[in-house]
Amino acid sequence: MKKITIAIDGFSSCGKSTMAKDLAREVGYVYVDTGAMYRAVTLYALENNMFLPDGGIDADALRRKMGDIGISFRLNEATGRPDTYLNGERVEDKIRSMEVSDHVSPVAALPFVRSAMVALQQAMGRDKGVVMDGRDIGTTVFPDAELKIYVTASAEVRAQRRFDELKSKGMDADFDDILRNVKERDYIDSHRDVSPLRKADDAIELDNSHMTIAEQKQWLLERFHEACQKQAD
Ligand SMILES: Nc1ncnc2c1ncn2[C@@H]1O[C@H](COP(=O)(O)OP(=O)(O)O)[C@@H](O)[C@H]1O
Ligand SMILES: Nc1ccn([C@@H]2O[C@H](COP(=O)(O)OP(=O)(O)O)[C@@H](O)[C@H]2O)c(=O)n1
Repeated sequence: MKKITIAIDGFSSCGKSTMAKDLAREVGYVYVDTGAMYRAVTLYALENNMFLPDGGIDADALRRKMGDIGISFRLNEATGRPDTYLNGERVEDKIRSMEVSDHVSPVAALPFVRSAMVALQQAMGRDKGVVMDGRDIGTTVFPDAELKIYVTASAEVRAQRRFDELKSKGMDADFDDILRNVKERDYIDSHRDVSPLRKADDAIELDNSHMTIAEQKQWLLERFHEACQKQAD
C-alpha cells in the first residue's frame, strides 16, 4: 500500500502527540513531534542566556547561533518512542519543563526559527509514511498531506491533562499556572505573523474533550484507513 502523510495540528496539550504516536506505532510510520523541536531551540536559548531581563528574546543572538543548534530524534528502545536530542544530549524531560513552556511561543514566532525547523521537518517527511504533529503541519509544512486532523478540547480539560502528566512524572505542577500558560500559548500561536495556528480548509476537526485515549486512537485509525483507501481509488 502507498504511504501517505498525516498532519495533526491543534491547540496545546489536547492529545495530538498521544494520538500521533499511537497511530505511527500501529501502522509502522515515523512519528515527528515538531513541538519538541521548537522546545529544543528554546532550551538552547535559555541555557545560553538569550532571554533579556524583561523576558523577551535576544533574537539577533539566537539568529547568529542557529547553525550551532543540532536537533535530532533517536528511538528509545525502552519506550519504543523517539526521544529528542539537542547537540547530542537527550533533552526529552528538560524540554517539557514549565520554564521551556513559558518561553517557547515567542521563540516559535521568529521567522528564522520557523524556516529552519520547517526545512528539517520537510526533509524528515520527504519519503511520506510520516505522522507529524504541531501547529502548521497541514497549512505550511505539508499542505498536500493526504490526511489532516485539527484537534481541539476546552482549555480547562487540556490544562488538567497536562497537570496530570507532569504530576505523574514527579515534576512540579500548578493547575492555575498551567491553565494560564496553555491560554497564553494558544493566543500567541494563533496570532503570530508567520504560519499562525489555524485549521487547514481540508482538515477534519476533532474535539476530544469527552473522548478517552482509546476512543481517539480508534477514531484516528478509521480516518487513516479511509485516507489510504481514497489514495488507492
Ligand atoms: N483523550 C484523552 N483523555 C485524557 N487524557 C488524554 C487524552 N489524550 C491525551 N491525553 C493526555 O493528555 C496529555 C497531553 O497530551 P499530548 O498528547 O502531549 O498533547 P499535545 O501533543 O496536544 O500537547 C498527556 O498526558 C496525554 O496522556
Ligand atoms: N509546528 C509547530 C509546533 C509547535 N510550535 C510551537 O511550539 C510550542 C510547543 O509545542 P508542543 O506541541 O510541544 O506543545 P504542547 O501542545 O505539547 O504543549 C507551541 O506552543 C508553539 O509555540 C509551533 O509553533 N509550530
